[in-house]
Amino acid sequence: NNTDEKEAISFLLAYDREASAMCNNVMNTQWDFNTNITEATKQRMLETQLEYAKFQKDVWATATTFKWKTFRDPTIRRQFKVLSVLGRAALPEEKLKEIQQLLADMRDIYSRNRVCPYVKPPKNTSLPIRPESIKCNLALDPDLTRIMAKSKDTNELTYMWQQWHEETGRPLRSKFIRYVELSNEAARLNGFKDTGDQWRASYDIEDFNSELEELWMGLRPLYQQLHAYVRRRLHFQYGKAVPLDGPIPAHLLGNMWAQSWSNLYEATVPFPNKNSMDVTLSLKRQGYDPVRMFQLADQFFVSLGMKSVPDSFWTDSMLEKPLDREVVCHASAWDFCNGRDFRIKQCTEITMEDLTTAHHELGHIQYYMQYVNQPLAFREGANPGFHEAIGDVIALSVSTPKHMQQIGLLDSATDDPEVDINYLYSMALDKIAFLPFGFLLDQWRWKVFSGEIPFDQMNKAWWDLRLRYQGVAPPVNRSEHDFDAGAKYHVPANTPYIRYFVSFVLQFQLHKVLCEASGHVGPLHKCDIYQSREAGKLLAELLKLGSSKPWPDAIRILTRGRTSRMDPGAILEYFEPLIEWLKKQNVEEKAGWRGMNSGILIKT
Ligand SMILES: O=C(CCC(O)(O)[C@H](Cc1ccccc1)NC(=O)c1ccccc1)N[C@@H](Cc1ccccc1)C(=O)O
Ligand SMILES: [Zn+2]
Repeated sequence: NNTDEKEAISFLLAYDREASAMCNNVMNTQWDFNTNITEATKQRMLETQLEYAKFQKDVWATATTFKWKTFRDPTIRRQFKVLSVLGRAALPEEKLKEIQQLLADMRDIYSRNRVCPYVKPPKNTSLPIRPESIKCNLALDPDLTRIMAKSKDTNELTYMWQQWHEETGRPLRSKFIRYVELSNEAARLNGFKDTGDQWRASYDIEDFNSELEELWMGLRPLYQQLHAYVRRRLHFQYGKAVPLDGPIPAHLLGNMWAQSWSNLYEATVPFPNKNSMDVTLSLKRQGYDPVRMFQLADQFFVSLGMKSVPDSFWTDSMLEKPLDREVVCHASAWDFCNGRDFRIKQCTEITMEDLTTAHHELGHIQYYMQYVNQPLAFREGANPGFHEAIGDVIALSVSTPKHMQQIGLLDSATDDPEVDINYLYSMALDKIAFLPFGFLLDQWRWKVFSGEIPFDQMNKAWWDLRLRYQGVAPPVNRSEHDFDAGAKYHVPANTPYIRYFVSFVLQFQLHKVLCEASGHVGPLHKCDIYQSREAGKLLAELLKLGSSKPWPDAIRILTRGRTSRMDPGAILEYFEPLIEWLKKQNVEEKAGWRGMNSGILIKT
């Protein structure tokens, strides 16, 4: 066991060079598969992933010969700590091949799934006939997304919801089960109890679960107020389909997973006679195309004195859904590990929702560009929630009526308390509605990894959690033949999800700190840090760290020592005026729903 720290440093430098080259190779073949799904691009990707795994195994074998825990330099120790976790490459070759094939196949099934359009049954019959001429080629992106957002026909909404959940979830169920077994085997080979244990380790918090539960309990009252108000409005619209003391049917919330309710804005806005917040119309009227939407986001970072994307970003990204091939439409931001190639893949529609996503994705790119000089081992977010928060923080400034008016997407931003409530309400339909979903998805997945949820009770457990935390219920009966969690991208994509719950708390903390740095005075929800070099300097300082410091240190730097933990105070402060208003509206409501505290999970 090598105690030579100088030799260890040259080992790390050699690793950085070689790993960057290998990583670039893998990213290119993964990009080719994600932007052109064929058997050939799938095989090519699997080959390079296998090569990379072999390389990682060699590196791991050498790295673990060093007595790195005794090294003096904390940065060297921290790099070795990262290299000492091998991940999936710890599996024997046959099982490694199997799990990588499963992941590629699940991504393929999810992305290429197509469903049939809803056909209204003719007047006097009940069975919807299926004319042969109808082509069943509706895709989640953009077709089903648009229908779930716009349709007012509850039969069509039920049909599309059921089609997507069954055509996607069912074929994935058996593959997901086998992936869980193999993933847990790899986790145990890395010294973890199971995959959930390995994923939670990224947050380096002793009892992460109880910290999350505490955060949720602090935010649940906000969600209950919004849920009660929206439920009342939907009850007006749909009648007894929406009971006033129960869960809301999941297909009526404007989104396939009921995770964001912003498409309900027009139908439920508190003061409808005030000017609309929905800038989708302006985007279309002003001839915005995807490139211009991303330029808007890039310009915001430049206005802060931060980095602009390289020219290659505009030539090599995929900012629209191509017509001639199958792609993975779910948005993502890519770092090609060579310090200059950064891309986004997004099937961008001209909507406010996709403008927000564009900012979210560019936040990832800005992080990549800021920590470019860190060693490869530290080119991550301070924790995964940080990486998800950056773009959303910028979007908090961009979406203010004042900023929207400044860039010509809103005609006026009058200083009127009712406009204020409308604005806060539109933000709550995204940010507060999301909280329980962001919280529950990995509560479910960690329990599947640990075996607390047996494979033959996955769907019941999913809907217990959806009822308990989100207060939503499926529009039609479910069984264990269904695999409804699999109908959400991140489950077949093996992408952790608690990072978004963490991000939704963190982004308001960041927003508050940057607003103070920009000299903002007044309510937090009116802050726009546009063109503030002070805010930009502070944010860049955070991003340059990558994951080189424990994330509580990053928060301490950001808040100039005020705190080092996730703190829901900022999101509560931001929405305070709305919550007061909602409480008055809900005074006769029974906030909450049957099953809110029950739905106790199956104890095996
Ligand atoms: O999934 C996303 C956006 C995609 C992404 O940017 O988070 C993307 C997801 C992904 C795709 C492929 C492989 C892994 C993860 N993440 C990244 O592109 C990414 C992740 C980590 C570091 C850098 C980039 N948002 C979540 C949650 C969310 C976030 C913000 C607003 C609304 C909703 C969702 O849609 O349910
Ligand atoms: Zn993201």
